[in-house]
Amino acid sequence: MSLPDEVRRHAAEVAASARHVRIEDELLDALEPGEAPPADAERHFLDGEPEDVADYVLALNAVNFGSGWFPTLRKRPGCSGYWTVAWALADRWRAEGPWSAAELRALTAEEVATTLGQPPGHELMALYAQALRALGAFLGDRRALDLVGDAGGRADRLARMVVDGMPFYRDHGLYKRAQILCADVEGFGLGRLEGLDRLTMFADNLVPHVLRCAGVLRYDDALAERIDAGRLLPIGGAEHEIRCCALHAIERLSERTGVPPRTLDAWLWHAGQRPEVKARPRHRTRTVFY
Ligand SMILES: Nc1nc2c(c(CN[C@H]3C=C[C@H](O)[C@@H]3O)cn2[C@@H]2O[C@H](COP(=O)(O)O)[C@@H](O)[C@H]2O)c(=O)[nH]1
Repeated sequence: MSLPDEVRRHAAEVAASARHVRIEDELLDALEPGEAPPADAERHFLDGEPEDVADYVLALNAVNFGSGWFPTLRKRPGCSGYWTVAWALADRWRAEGPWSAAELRALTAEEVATTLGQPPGHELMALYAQALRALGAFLGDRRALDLVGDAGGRADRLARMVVDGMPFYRDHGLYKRAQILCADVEGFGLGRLEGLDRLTMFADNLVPHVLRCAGVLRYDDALAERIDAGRLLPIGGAEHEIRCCALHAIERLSERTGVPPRTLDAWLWHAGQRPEVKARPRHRTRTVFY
C-alpha cells in the first residue's frame, strides 16, 4: 500500500472512533476553500539555479515544523512562524548561497538561531540544527536534486525515502512533512512527480483550525476550552484526532469536488493566514512533526 493510502486509511479509522472531535458533514459541503496562494519570490527563494532552489526546498522542509513554539518566536513583520523561517532562509541563500551537505552536518543551534534571527538558546533552534544535521547526513555527497532523481519521479518513493532516512519525518500515520515535501518539489518547479494527486492533506495545526472556524470540525468542551486558553496539547490523543478528522474531512471534500487534497490544503492553509482566522487560538503541540 502506498504511503498516502496508508495515511488515508489511518485517518478514516481514527475519525470513526474519535472521542473529542466531530466532523459536521453538512457544513463541509458549504465550505468555501478559498483560492490558490500566489508565488512569493521575496519570502521564498525562487530566483536561483534549480540546484540551489532544490537545496533551499529541502532545507526549508527539514525545518518545516515548530508550530507549538511559534508564539515564542521573534516574527518578521506581517509574517507567521513558517513565513519568518522561510524568508530568513531565503535571505541566507541570496546572501551566501546554499548550505552544502558538509555545512549542514556541522550546523550548530547558534548558527541556525543567527540565520533565523532568533535567540541563540531557543529550544526550537536546537531542534532545527539537529534536523539540518540529519539532512546533511542523509544526503551524503548528494545534492537535493540528486535525491529527487533517486526517487525515480515518484512522490510515494520520495516520501518513504525521507521517512526512512530522517527520524523527524516519522509522523507515523499522517506523515505530514514527507508528503508536503513532495508537493513542494513540484510547487517550486523542481520536477514532475507522479502520484501527487494521491497525496493527502498535510496534517498541520492550521488547516484543522480553518475547518474549526468554519464549523466543519467541532471539539468537545474540555478540548475547546484548553485550546482557546492557549494551553499546549501533548502529542497523540486529542491533537492526533484533530489532525485525522481534518484529513478525513478533506478526503470527503476532495471526492465531492474532484479537487485533489493537496490543492484543497494549499487553498485552506492560505485562507488560514487571514487575520480573523489567526485571531482565534489554534491547537499547539510541541513536536518535530508539524
Ligand atoms: N497543511 C499545511 N501546513 C503547512 C503549509 C505550510 C507552508 N507551505 C506552503 C507555503 C507555500 C508553498 O506552497 C508551500 O507548500 C506550512 N505548514 C505548516 O503550518 C504551520 C505553520 O503555520 P503558521 O503558524 O501560519 O506559519 C506549521 O505546522 C507548518 O509545518 C501548507 O502549505 N499546508
